[in-house]
Amino acid sequence: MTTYRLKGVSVLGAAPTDLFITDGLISDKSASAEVIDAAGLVALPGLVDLHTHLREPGREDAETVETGSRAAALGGYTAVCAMANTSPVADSAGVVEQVWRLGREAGMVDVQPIGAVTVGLAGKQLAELGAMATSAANVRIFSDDGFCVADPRLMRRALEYVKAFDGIIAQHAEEPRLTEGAQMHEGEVSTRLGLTGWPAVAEEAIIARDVLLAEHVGSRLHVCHVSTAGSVEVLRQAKARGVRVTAEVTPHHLLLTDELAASYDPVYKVNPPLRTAGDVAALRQALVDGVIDVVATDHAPHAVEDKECEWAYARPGMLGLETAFSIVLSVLGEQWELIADRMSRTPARIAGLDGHGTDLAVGSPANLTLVDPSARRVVDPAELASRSRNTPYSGTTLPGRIVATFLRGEPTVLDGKAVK
Ligand SMILES: NC(=O)N[C@@H](CC(=O)O)C(=O)O
Repeated sequence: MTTYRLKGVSVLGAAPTDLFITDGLISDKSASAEVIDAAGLVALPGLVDLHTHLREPGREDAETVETGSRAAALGGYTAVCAMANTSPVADSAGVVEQVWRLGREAGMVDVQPIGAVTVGLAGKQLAELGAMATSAANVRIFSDDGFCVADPRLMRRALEYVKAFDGIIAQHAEEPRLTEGAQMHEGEVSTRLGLTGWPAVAEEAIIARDVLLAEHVGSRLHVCHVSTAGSVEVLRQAKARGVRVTAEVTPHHLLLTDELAASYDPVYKVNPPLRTAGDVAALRQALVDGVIDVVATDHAPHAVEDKECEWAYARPGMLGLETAFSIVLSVLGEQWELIADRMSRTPARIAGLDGHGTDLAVGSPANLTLVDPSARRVVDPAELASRSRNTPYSGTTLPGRIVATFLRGEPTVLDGKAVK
């Protein structure tokens, strides 16, 4: 194993120092080392994404575990949690083990599979949660993401079931009866455009119900992609009462608004939909306050034919892994402790990913990323490592650049390029 010396690096914004990486661990000195000039660069614990769609098995034309892993490493990630809405659905030990194994073979980030809550994401019958938990993939988070576990009795049973091993149900909060035919956020813009709206209350009603269920059962709930100011208030109250609930926000919900739908460009179609400027402000504040615990990408690659079509027919979702850090940097500024907490430490803790989200102290596993906060880049979809191109930031100049990423002491990205 090569030993590295990160010369003049700033650890989480502290004064420049030299950091060594030896035998997969962070150390304070070494006899001989390959020197990486890290002057002006900031070291952060490797980013951890609780919400990535890798599309394999089933839609390898949109993304594979390998292409998604490369995109993740280039985005500064060392671990991603892979959502279960693949084809076949990751609702059995066999499929979660396949995804886990593909992640190991790709070897660029730790791929931690999420298991489905219900068989085929159909919302009728609990999946084999126990078999997935005891499989080689060691599943701890379960989600029907893409669909809501709408049946309250099933949601209660799922929360009860995972309590035995301190598992988590990650809910896609969307009351389906309130969003039938929905195309975008319900509000002024949807009225003007004549598009069927997805009302904020469809999210807020499910979160309100689920925090009560989680409180009743004493189990862990995680709320995916929170998108409204009202949801933030429900979560704030639940947390104040001590409910075991955590929540995520996506980079796009921290930046973009429903006004973009007026372009009818399906790249802005996403679920939950882009909301209002007031919602964006509330989400930013909640992320700073800690009412929202983490930033998760909801990286949702889609093939060209599923995106470059009429708005109504386009699939919802946008890429996230390769731009998330820049978006968060533009939203939070150089608040390194906060960024490390919301993008690495807390997601690693929620997912139980040992060795990730460390404080980069001597002896910690060397899972880290080096970022250049002063760099600027223009997003060119053709240059992305993802197999898909559906980024909403095409042609946009974004701050910050991922210069290097290390997974257990081995570089996955050097000089801004994937090592393999
Ligand atoms: N977030 C999205 O807009 N899309 C997700 C699933 C979903 O939540 O609809 C996808 O899998 O594409």
